[in-house]
Amino acid sequence: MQMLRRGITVKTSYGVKPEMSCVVGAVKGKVPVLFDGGIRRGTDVFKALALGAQAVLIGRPAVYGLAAKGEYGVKRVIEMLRDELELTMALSGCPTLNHISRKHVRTKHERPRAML
Ligand SMILES: Cc1cc2nc3c(=O)[nH]c(=O)nc-3n(C[C@H](O)[C@H](O)[C@H](O)COP(=O)(O)O)c2cc1C
Repeated sequence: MQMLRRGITVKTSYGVKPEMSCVVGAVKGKVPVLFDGGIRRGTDVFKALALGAQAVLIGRPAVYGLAAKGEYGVKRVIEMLRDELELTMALSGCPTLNHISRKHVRTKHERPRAML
């Protein structure tokens, strides 16, 4: 976790973690919380936003796009993430980003036993 002058970055190396909602709960909306690390798909963006992040940061996917196709590759990576996020929102009944909420994600412990 990095404390910035105007916000907090929750940084992991392996994807969205439910613990992020603890950080969001602790800051009580006083500063923005950004999620960084392991965002690879639009569903990862959706999960981070559902757990309370105001935004996500991407590192390696942009670098991979750059290495593969230069500027066009970086644009495509961002387009793919956006398309996947929009599809996930549509499938979850969220017409806007503001509709994404904590009720849209379940942690391992919140799963009904019948689904195990
Ligand atoms: C090429 C490159 C340079 C980076 N430089 C820094 C840096 O100077 N300081 C830093 O805190 N993190 C740096 N990072 C880490 C990213 O900010 C980010 O936390 C990390 O890449 C995890 O996100 P990812 O899983 O999307 O790659 C760098 C990452 C990459 C790929």
